[in-house]
Amino acid sequence: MLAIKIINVSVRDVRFPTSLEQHGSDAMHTDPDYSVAYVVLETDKAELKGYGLTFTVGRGTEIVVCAVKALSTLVVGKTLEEITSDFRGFYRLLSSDGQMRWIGPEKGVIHLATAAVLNAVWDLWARVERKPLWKLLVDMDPAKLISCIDFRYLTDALTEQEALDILVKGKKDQKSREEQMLKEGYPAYTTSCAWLGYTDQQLTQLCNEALAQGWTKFKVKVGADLQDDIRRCSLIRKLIGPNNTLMIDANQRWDVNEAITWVTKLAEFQPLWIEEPTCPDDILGHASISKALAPLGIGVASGEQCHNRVMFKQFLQASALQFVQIDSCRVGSVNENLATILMAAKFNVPVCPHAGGVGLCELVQHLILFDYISVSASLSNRMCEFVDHLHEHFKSPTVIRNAKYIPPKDPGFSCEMLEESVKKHQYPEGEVWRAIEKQQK
Ligand SMILES: C[C@H](O)[C@@H](O)CC(=O)C(=O)O
Ligand SMILES: [Mg+2]
Repeated sequence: MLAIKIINVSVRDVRFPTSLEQHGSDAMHTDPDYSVAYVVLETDKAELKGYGLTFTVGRGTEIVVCAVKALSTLVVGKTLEEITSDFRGFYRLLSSDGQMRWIGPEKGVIHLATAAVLNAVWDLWARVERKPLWKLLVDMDPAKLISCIDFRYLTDALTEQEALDILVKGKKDQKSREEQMLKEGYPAYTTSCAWLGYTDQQLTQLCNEALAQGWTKFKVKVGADLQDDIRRCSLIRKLIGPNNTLMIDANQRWDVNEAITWVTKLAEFQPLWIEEPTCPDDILGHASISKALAPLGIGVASGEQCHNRVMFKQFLQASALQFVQIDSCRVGSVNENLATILMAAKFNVPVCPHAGGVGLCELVQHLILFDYISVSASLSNRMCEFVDHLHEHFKSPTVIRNAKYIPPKDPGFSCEMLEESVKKHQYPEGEVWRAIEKQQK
């Protein structure tokens, strides 16, 4: 079955007009239209396809689509066997192409495109093995998993042998953790109640609904106006009570000292973490913020815009974050996220993935299940983000029960979209966008 050949890569620009209702708004992205570059790998077995995507926002999507087209020449003609027998080599082929790497390397648009393509390859592999991706990873021999990771630039922090040792150790009691996940699910928190553009009335209503559904951990957007933040954090803390968990997210709005002063003023609301307090590239800045906020019991979380494994390495080496927020589409897919998960395990820092957007929850649930079952074996200070938007457009949408992700059962990486949804939301020709254009005229 692995002999199947990829004969075509199609990519489409699919956008959802979420900005109309301020869903997803934060201190830096005030009008996000949640979007994806949606990739389908066609194979020489007509019934077998690989589906992948990367999350983007609005107008940026067409640039990512262009980058996927550029990468597709490296993929067409390859068999799944060729790719998976040397996945590290294939990762390098995509990320280190002699001409295209100049516009990265391993960062920005080209890396988002790499994520979309590799996500589709992993989806195809899991479908061929007739397993959901998390199960493919959990069942995989540790040495094979290691062979998928590019350790270049990492070995001063994590060697292949150390990574292998972590995975071998993770095999102990793996079966019982898998059974626990299938029965109980993986703990989640919600960001859906408190986007920055929501009114206090909306926030109150959504928060009460979430509490009634069993949610106990909530994230609120901050960073644009201190008095607004104090009012909103006070409101949400009153609604959820002293024992539930609150996190705050500034989406890179502040300078380093400003972040420390601002968050100190919000400390009375007892946030567990401040997320993306400053520029996502400023590792030493995050370290200063972490040091200053530690006495207040507030950690720093980051990762949704962390370019690659090398930056995660430095964040960990510099004790610059206390929560690692892997993202299934920002970096080079499962291959690179495996490296980050293993580094986080070595540095003993919890992984709490970024999700939301379009499809990010569907994808990242597989990675966090793998982290718990095969690597960290711990739920302490760990949870996965959940955002309740746009799941209806997926063939195998996330299942949440009692504020927990229930492990997906369908084969693949859960990123196949409904063709009807793709057609309707394709930009600019889909009927949803044509109707908006007509209204605006
Ligand atoms: C623009 C996105 O909605 C962003 O605000 C998401 C985010 O920061 C998060 O979910 O965390
Ligand atoms: Mg965030």
